[in-house]
Amino acid sequence: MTSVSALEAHGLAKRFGRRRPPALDDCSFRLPAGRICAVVGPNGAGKSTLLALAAGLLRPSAGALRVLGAEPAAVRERMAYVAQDKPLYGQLTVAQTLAAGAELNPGRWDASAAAAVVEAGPLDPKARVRTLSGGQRTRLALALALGKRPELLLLDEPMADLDPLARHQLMGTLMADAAEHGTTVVMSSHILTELEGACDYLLLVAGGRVRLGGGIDDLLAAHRLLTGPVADLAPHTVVESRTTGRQLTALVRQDGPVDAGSWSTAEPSLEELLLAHLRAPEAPPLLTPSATPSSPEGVAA
Ligand SMILES: Nc1ncnc2c1ncn2[C@@H]1O[C@H](COP(=O)(O)OP(=O)(O)OP(=O)(O)O)[C@@H](O)[C@H]1O
Repeated sequence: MTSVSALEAHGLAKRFGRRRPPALDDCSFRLPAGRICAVVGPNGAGKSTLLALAAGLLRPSAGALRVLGAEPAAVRERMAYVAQDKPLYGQLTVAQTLAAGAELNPGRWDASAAAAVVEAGPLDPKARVRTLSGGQRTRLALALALGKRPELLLLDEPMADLDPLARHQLMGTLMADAAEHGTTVVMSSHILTELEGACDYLLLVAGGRVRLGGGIDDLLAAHRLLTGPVADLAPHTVVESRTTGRQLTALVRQDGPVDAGSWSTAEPSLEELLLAHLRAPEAPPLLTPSATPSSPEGVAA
């Protein structure tokens, strides 16, 4: 495996108190640099915890998470993190907030990238942050993040409070910017349509574990939707199966040929893949080769 890792986790765990179940438990995965990665999973799955660990705002309870080949705290300047609550200074104006971004990131600040996000709102440069709506604050937080010209952009449910048009426009800006600069983006979201088309990599987190990890095309290609008569599905790995009368519909990881005479097979859509895994959290996990971390001793940058 030669490509550089943006994230590499080995046995990563995070507990918030001894009596509570771990928010993350024994997570091992890899995210190659330059990918646009969706982090999906049910409420309370551990997505925000994972992003905060990557941002260096939390420390692991066990295991390790390398970010851009280093400890998260050592690479803070090279990444930007937009948290769910978008902390900003309410008494500053939009223009003062951007000026502060420039001052805090000497030598890195990309004023035109930040200005493009703000102007597309448009946000009034003289408006105080405390007077902005939730969606306008999101826009300003994203402008600060892009202005930092990060190698890694961590976004925790970035689009949740944006109207559909603003969401579409900002996603377009983000993706174009990431493609131009080769930025790795890690974005948690519950809005599957927001991810489809924008993301090329996926981490599905459920119950504090990584259930699926890999390039979206590779993950889709590793699964088949089978429809046919009720039958034993061995040797395929069954993620989820449902019977209606004598008809069986199943999402499987194909192992060997499928009897094309009695079964119709199709590649699942991203939504079908995700929904089946969310409905069947006990399905065996799958990491594609690119999402499989190297041995802890051989962690490359
Ligand atoms: N600061 C904290 N103190 C105590 N427990 C926490 C804290 N932060 C998160 N947790 C717990 O860790 C678990 C994972 O939470 P997390 O916020 O990472 O989930 P999530 O996948 O981001 O959820 P959502 O989709 O609802 O945003 C939850 O059970 C949550 O209650």
